[in-house]
Amino acid sequence: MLTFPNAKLNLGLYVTARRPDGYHTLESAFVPLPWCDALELVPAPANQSSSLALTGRPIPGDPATNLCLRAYELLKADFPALPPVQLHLHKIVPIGAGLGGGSADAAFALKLVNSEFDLGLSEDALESYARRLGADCAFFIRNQPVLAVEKGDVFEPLDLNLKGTACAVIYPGLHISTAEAYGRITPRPPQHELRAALAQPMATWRDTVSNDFEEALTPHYPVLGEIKQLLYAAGATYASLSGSGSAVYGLFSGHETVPSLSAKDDYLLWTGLL
Ligand SMILES: C[C@@](CO)(OP(=O)(O)O)[C@H](O)COP(=O)(O)OP(=O)(O)OC[C@H]1O[C@@H](n2ccc(N)nc2=O)[C@H](O)[C@@H]1O
Ligand SMILES: Nc1ncnc2c1ncn2[C@@H]1O[C@H](COP(=O)(O)OP(=O)(O)O)[C@@H](O)[C@H]1O
Repeated sequence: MLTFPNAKLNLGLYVTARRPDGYHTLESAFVPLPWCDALELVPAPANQSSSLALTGRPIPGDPATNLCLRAYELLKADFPALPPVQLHLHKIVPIGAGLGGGSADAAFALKLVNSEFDLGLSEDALESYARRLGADCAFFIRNQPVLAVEKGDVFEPLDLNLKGTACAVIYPGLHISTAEAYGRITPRPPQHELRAALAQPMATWRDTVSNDFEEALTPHYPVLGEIKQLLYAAGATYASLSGSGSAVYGLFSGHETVPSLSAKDDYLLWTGLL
């Protein structure tokens, strides 16, 4: 069975408090971004152990700790009769980009195992497993626009339809670890009421929808500000850092395609429709 784990974008992100467990409370809109990896699962012979083949973009860290295998092992602990599996991940979405690529792989691995072996787990149950693998992992179970609160793992419905909006995402090749990014933040109340701001026309978002990581990280990584300016100069209606970076995206309201961009050759560029 083959699936295509997609990335996500954050529309606005406010880090509002530090929690006793060391995590942070946040408020952010998550929307699916159709920039995808490919993840395949094939049952393995019973006498073999589970394995993960990796191709495409290199992933830092020991493959044994890859989130795809950790997702399988989490389910195996509760369903000991699960046969071993051969997983193959072809990595395309950049890592440490604020696009949630690793979390998506983990969530899609949970969904794959559930479907392939008819475990009968509901979406609520899959979300509970996903929360144990990463804060934003549960988003990718239902994979619909939501307002994320608490650790970014509790979701409220959000009436936001960006389907068909032209979008450009630029990744400058800078791996910013999520933990480092949170370490640079001083929590504070939201600058605007996010749900109300997103209900207004996209042209107003430039003044009302912001990402706290952008303010905290841009002084250390000026390239983030340069890319945002490049997107606005190309006609973006709204541009922002996604998550904890370093990918910066632009949304082009009313455009059927993204205008040509003069991004540097060594930047990674994705363009398409949401
Ligand atoms: C910042 C966000 C915004 O959508 O996305 P990314 O930029 O990573 O895509 C998320 O909060 C990232 O969630 P996720 O990447 O799943 O985080 P985890 O793996 O659970 O945690 C990595 C580290 O980030 C910090 N962390 C994460 C989530 C949170 N609400 N508070 C935190 O302080 C902790 O230091 C934690 O050890
Ligand atoms: N399948 C995976 N894809 C990407 N990263 C993974 C994966 N499994 C584990 N990781 C680890 O998760 C870290 C960040 O993952 P990712 O979700 O891509 O970050 P971000 O959301 O900040 O872009 C990486 O440093 C990597 O070591």
